[in-house]
Amino acid sequence: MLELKNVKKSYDGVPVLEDISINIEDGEIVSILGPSGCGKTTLLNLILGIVDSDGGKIIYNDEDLTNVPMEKRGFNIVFQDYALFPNLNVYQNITYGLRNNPSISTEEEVQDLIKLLGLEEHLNKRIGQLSGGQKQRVALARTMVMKPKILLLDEPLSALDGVIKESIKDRIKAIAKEYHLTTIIVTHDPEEALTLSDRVMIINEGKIAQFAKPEEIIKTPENNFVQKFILHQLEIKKNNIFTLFASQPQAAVQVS
Ligand SMILES: Nc1ncnc2c1ncn2[C@@H]1O[C@H](COP(=O)(O)OP(=O)(O)OP(=O)(O)O)[C@@H](O)[C@H]1O
Repeated sequence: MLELKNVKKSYDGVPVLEDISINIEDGEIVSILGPSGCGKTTLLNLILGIVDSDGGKIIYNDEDLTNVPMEKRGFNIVFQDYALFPNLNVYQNITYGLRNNPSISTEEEVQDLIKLLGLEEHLNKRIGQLSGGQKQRVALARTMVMKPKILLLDEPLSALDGVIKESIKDRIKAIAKEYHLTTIIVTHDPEEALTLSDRVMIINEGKIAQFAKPEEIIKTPENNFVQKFILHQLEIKKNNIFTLFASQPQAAVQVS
């Protein structure tokens, strides 16, 4: 279990995160959701260990990691821009981290991941020959071969279009389930957060506005912010789609 206890962070005296306390269970998918500038990436970076907190504790399986450097925490992140190596092919990118640590994953485990992520036919391609969704899957595979204790994803779907987005969502869920891997995802999109995660942490002005299961957030928003920022956006989307479908002849809707 990952525990954050009263975690705080300020930049130049301006508080960005105030008194964040949460527990995340092993194998859970949790999204950190909130408007631009609310502190989502800062929280992800605090967990990863590339940003130091100004107070509070970060504990993983009863071990206090607050002052443990990033490389010793055993967590791993997929950045928004994927950060792949353009001069290497897909297979070399996936196995890059194993060059100095070959015992972390066997070739069979690497092949299992390649299969799970549907990358078999792309292994000899250069990164420049891949679509955004394919790059995202390579970035996921490259991180997963290192067997992180926690997988952190920064806006993993924001650069992807509709159909690809749904397929990457399914693959993230499959990985979390298959490897019983705690997965923490930053997103600004309520639909993405609520359809992808076991629980969603909604942040507003550096504080947790609500941390609950998607169905609880929909049924019982805890405050005005959740109601307005999250549910209102979803309601508009839902109504737009209903209106669109209601104006189509039934047969045409079924065919599509
Ligand atoms: N290194 C830094 N130095 C000073 N201020 C920073 C630094 N990093 C972030 N901030 C500020 O902290 C606040 C939170 O930033 P953060 O990137 O965590 O927000 P976010 O919710 O991830 O935003 P977005 O969705 O736009 O990426 C912002 O006001 C930002 O300007």
